[in-house]
Amino acid sequence: MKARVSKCNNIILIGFMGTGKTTVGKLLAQRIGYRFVDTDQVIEQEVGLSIPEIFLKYGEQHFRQLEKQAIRRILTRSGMVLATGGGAVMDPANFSFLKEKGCVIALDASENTLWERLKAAKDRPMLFSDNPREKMKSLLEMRRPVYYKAHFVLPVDGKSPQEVVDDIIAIIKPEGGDDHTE
Ligand SMILES: Nc1ncnc2c1ncn2[C@@H]1O[C@H](COP(=O)(O)OP(=O)(O)O)[C@@H](O)[C@H]1O
Ligand SMILES: O=C(O)C1=C[C@@H](OP(=O)(O)O)[C@@H](O)[C@H](O)C1
Ligand SMILES: [Mg+2]
Repeated sequence: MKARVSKCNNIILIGFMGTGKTTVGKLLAQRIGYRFVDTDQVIEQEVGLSIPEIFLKYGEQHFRQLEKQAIRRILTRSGMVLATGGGAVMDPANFSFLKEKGCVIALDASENTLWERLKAAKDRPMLFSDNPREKMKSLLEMRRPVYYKAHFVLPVDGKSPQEVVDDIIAIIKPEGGDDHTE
């Protein structure tokens, strides 16, 4: 019988923009042989527009509806690493659905780390503002307590993406360490 990769049917990454959900999720999926899915990429393919274009053309509320539908459609299977968008779990129904469907891991980074990663980004419409740094700070203050309701919270400051993957594997592997990724 094949060794179980993990006690988690699905591994679901949540956290603020720039914490590395997309980057780490891809690497993690490769390492453990799970399928990688990113809610933003699914939405972009479905609509045929980039995330900033969707915000511009249809507005945030419409994006949130697409995100909610995408999450429910994606999580009908297991064996998946799912990277969510940073706003997905602000909807409590989304958050409880995700917690039912897999192990929810919040990547957690300091404001300074996030700003270093996001200050040059042109693809985060939630930060389009005269003062993106302030916008980031206030969103982060509002959202962080929600992220902390994940099954696990993983600090990522000062860690490479591969180190974050190692930490996640340590969190999710089955009791007794029966993990065929090593
Ligand atoms: N552990 C890390 N160390 C350094 N840079 C990182 C790390 N994780 C992600 N990044 C960089 O930060 C930016 C945002 O990463 P991304 O994976 O898109 O985050 P998210 O999906 O959470 O918004 C990208 O430029 C990515 O290369
Ligand atoms: O935090 C948010 O509200 C958003 C985060 C983005 O995803 P990342 O967290 O992967 O950047 C993307 O879903 C959209 O721009 C909205
Ligand atoms: Mg992402």
